[in-house]
Amino acid sequence: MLSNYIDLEKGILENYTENVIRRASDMLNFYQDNEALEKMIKNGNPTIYEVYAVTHEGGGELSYAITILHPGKVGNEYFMTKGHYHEKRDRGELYIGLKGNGLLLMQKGEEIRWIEMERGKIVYVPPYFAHRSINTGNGNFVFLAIYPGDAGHDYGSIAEKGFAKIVIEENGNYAVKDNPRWK
Ligand SMILES: O=P(O)(O)OC[C@H]1O[C@H](O)[C@H](O)[C@@H](O)[C@@H]1O
Ligand SMILES: [Fe+2]
Repeated sequence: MLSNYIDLEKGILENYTENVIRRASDMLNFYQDNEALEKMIKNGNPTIYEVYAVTHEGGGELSYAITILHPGKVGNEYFMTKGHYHEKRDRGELYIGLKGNGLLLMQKGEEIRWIEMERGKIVYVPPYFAHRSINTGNGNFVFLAIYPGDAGHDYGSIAEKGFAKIVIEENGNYAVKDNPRWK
């Protein structure tokens, strides 16, 4: 498919080839406060985020995805994506903010960075960096990501240890803190 449309107001991608809905129950152990997560699962198991992608899996090809990250918190930790490394570690990615406010957390070994995202902002995720998005706003945080078709998703080490930093709400603002479970 050579062309497509996205509804920029709602963040809805037409003609997607793959989609994933991640609910609270798909995020077990990703947040600090497991009790708060369990409670949330019992009280309706809300959607944390939705991904709509057009994929082209060959080397040299490009895939793209819209992520709609809903607003909310588990305990004091903002809703976030699982986060991943690329299976092929030397593949980068481009993120373009479409709606709402968030952070893009990137980590390579001990090196960790976070960049604020908003509509119109472009962020480059260089090769070798794991990446996770966090919704620090009150509405949906929507972004477009473009990545090599053969990049692949590696969730393993992030699912086990998380990132070195967590993003929590503190006095009405976001704060980036050391992850007590790191290492
Ligand atoms: O895959 P997650 O870490 O849950 O992140 C959600 C999604 O974010 C971006 O849209 C990436 O381009 C997708 O490849 C990824 O699936
Ligand atoms: Fe990625």
